[in-house]
Amino acid sequence: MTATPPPLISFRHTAKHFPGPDGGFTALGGVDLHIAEGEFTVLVGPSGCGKSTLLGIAAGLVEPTGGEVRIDGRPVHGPGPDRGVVFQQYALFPWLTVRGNVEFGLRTAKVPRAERRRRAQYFIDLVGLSDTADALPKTLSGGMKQRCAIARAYAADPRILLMDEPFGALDSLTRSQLQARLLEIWERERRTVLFVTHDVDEAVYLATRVVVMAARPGRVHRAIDIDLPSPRTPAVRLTERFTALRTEVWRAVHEQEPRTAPSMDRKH
Ligand SMILES: Nc1ncnc2c1ncn2[C@@H]1O[C@H](COP(=O)(O)OP(=O)(O)OP(=O)(O)O)[C@@H](O)[C@H]1O
Repeated sequence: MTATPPPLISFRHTAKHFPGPDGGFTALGGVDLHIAEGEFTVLVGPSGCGKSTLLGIAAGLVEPTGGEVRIDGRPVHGPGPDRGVVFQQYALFPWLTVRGNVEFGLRTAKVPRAERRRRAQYFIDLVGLSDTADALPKTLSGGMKQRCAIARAYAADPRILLMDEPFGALDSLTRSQLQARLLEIWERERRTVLFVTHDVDEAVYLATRVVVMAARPGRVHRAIDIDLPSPRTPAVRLTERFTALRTEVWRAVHEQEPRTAPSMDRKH
């Protein structure tokens, strides 16, 4: 009998209360979530349910006020090279070229020049930016900037990629192209990914497991395994299984809405 490997990321009763007038606001009421190495976990849920806060806690950018998160058994108390982060508006260094941006983490980690070049080039090629490796960010489209941000995160060789709506600001065609590219990279590299999105279709297409969160306070509502074939191609979206899973996730997101919800966008 083989023993189940311990989870790489473990949220245990993870809570976050933001102090403020009128008692403040409890963004996360106690999240229990365990993520195995190599999984692609996508968090979805109504606006304000704490997806970004949970990701920020895993990144070590937000300190929980209750419970904890452990990476490989060790409690997280700050950012670390084991975790790469990609945000919706990723601030590339404007004075560095694509190559300079992708090499940045390797330079900080004092990786020797030849190895740095080789690793950066590998990920620049993988995200399809070979022709613009010497361009500055201001000359790139939004999709190209995000590809650069993804290459930069991967090149630093983290065990975990934390992505907060990385394609949220892109048009739908660019978005679906980048989803396919990200899946290809994930299939090759098998890094553990924790990804936040509002988009149910994107969640089902990318994930090995979709975690649906509920709000007020933020918590895990349901976890749904995505048993689509691997490797996935964009055509999987046309299958009955994809449609069934998308319906299941959509229902899980919407069944928890209060009937009198004033607006999906309201934060408090
Ligand atoms: N620094 C802060 N101070 C006070 N409240 C905060 C702070 N950061 C987040 N919140 C509140 O915590 C709740 C969760 O926010 P969070 O951004 O994690 O939600 P989300 O699910 O990612 O939302 P969205 O889908 O709209 O991006 C929200 O109600 C938000 O207003």
